[in-house]
Amino acid sequence: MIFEGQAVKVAVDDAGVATVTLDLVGESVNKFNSLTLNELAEAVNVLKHVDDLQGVIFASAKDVFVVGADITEFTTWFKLEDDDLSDKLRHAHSIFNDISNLCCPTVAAINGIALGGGMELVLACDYRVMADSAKIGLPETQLGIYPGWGGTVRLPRLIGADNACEWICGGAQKRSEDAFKDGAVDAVVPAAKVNESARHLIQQVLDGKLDYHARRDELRAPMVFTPIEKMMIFESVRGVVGAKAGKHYPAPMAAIKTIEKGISQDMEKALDTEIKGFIKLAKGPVAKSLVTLFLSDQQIKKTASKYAKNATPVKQAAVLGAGIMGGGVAYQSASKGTPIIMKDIRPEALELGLSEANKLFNGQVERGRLTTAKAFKAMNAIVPALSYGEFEHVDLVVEAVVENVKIKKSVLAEVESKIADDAILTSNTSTISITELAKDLKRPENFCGMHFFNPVHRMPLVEVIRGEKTSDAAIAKTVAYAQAMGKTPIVVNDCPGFLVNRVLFPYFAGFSLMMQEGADFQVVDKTMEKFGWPMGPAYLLDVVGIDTAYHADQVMAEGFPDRMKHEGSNAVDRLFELERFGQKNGKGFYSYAPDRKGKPKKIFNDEINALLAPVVTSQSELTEDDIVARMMIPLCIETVRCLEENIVASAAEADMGLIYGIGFPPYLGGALHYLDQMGLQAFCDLADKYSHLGKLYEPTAKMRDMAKNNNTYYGA
Ligand SMILES: NC(=O)c1ccc[n+]([C@@H]2O[C@H](COP(=O)([O-])OP(=O)(O)OC[C@H]3O[C@@H](n4cnc5c(N)ncnc54)[C@H](O)[C@@H]3O)[C@@H](O)[C@H]2O)c1
Repeated sequence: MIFEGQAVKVAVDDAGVATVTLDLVGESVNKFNSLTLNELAEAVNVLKHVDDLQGVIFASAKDVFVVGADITEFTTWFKLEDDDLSDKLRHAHSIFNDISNLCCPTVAAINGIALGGGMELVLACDYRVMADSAKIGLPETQLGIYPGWGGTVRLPRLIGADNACEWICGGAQKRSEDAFKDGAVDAVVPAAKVNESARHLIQQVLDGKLDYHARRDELRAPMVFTPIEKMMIFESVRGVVGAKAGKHYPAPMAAIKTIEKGISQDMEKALDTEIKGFIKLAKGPVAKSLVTLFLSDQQIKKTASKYAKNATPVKQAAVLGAGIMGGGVAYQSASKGTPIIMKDIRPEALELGLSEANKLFNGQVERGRLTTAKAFKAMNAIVPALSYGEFEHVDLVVEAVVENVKIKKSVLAEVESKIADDAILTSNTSTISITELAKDLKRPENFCGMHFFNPVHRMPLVEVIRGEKTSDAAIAKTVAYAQAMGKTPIVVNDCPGFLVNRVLFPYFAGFSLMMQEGADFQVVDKTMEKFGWPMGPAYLLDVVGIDTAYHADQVMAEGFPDRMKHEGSNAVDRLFELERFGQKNGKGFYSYAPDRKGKPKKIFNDEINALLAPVVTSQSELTEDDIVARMMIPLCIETVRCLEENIVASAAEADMGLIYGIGFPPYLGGALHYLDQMGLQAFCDLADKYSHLGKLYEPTAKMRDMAKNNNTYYGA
């Protein structure tokens, strides 16, 4: 051993071939934290002074190669002054440059995942051997930045500018066959053969069969394009990427600009270009939001695992109701391997639930994600039922019948008498208090909320709601089941609407108030979509269901009369009265007709304005800024209330709940992160401009205190 650190070790064999092994102590994966980077620098320095070195292999002792830079260190990095951040990046560049300048051939033996900084190390080597099971890529744009350790310079030189733009802007993890096809790796072998194959490549160089000098020269030189070629490549890439990324996510377009400039520069200048663009992104608000979200996601997953630690897994589940939600729960459970009984009182509902699940399984087969045999097995794991026959063997039940307190209470009491004493009973209610629903149960300790989002197979969030009498064991089992279904559970305390709907309904209330002032809902939708929401509020209400929203609104008004009760009839009440229930019956704010694929397509129909006319009580001129403020202020204040009242335990959980549950724009990082970035004082000043609209627009006393003291929800 010629170097032995805590993350990097170097040994040289009798033939003079060194192996640099990455093996970060105390961690299950290798990542480029400061320790690893510094040790790699030392190791390379040692290698520079080895006499008669014949070749160097970069390998990993773990299942992964390197998962990337240590994102927990990003926040500190991004806070550095520009010059200091530039020095840090230059330091990393100097290490990778040293590797690519070593006096002998170098090979990366990619046994497992190599992403971000790990991929940039791979790119600094002369050759790359990849395990057939491994994946490689540069996912930095997903965090609002782009590769900063030479990736934007080396990748285009290796695989061509157009491919590199696709790899970097898309941020995908590439499978070995795609990586080989694009020329990113020289060989693909089984994982167990990666090191041996890397050694073989070095032997080929030593035998004069491969010329690594020629390869280095080629990859260092500026790339040669005619202006027309360059224009054709970059104009088309810009068109595709720009349309996909949208104006709120600047990193992909910045990456294209850097690549375009860098390919015509020599290596040193191109690396400088990369640094300049990187600093601009790293210092911007979007990188801050997206990095915070990444860290929050890790935090909530860890928290969930703690909750579920002592739970025995759910082996057999059941769902009551085969409607939109019940059918979705059954599909998701079966597709992730937990068999489930789906009970309804109407045979036609069961048929519909099964056929919807079947459609989803077929889609998976068509996309090559599932074999026909596996889809068939999963489909058979959904057992339709009209009676409680097998319920005594069930570990957990999800109740997903209509949103009506009386019906829910009676169904819950009935099913409780059919299941084992230790079975867990949960409700997928959207708004009704769990403590209230538990009132007539014999074992309220075994009952909690398990709130899925629509469509269940797509939306990552499950709110697990703790009622007054819910036991830790019930929470543990429900969290474990949500995880087994591939979902991200967040445990919240009980109140009407819990976290997500409690925050969503004030947002809808903001919309209804504007409708009363004569706003055009199409303009409001377009404005909010431009602001970053996946759909505007009118369209969202149609998707949720006007009837569902109407009933939920009543529960919310009863729970929080001081701010959620409204006088007179609003737009949702009016549509409910007209039985325009939204997408489900083809008419709501918009009308719906099936498109070529049979999915409901939204159509604007003039008649709606006349139908909504009775709810308009005044006429206001609303600018885009007014619309955004009037929608966002009530949502943000209600999120703060949920945190202040301990409905949700942390800012990270609140923000992730909104992002995973209702598609809050990720570039803003969630409601509380948005408040931090705007500054609480600026937010309170803005809210005060709209104080005439009522209590939903009134910041809490604690918010004002925090604003005075310059406090934030995420700390410094
Ligand atoms: N639709 C959404 O977007 C959404 C999102 C989250 C939560 N939820 C909640 O999920 C629940 C179900 O909503 P949905 O949209 O699936 O409703 P839905 O009307 O599509 O389905 C309800 C189903 O329950 C069945 N049912 C009624 N009484 C029953 C009983 N005693 N036993 C078994 N089945 C019975 C009905 O036949 C129907 O098939 C509600 O509490 C709702 O608030 C809905």
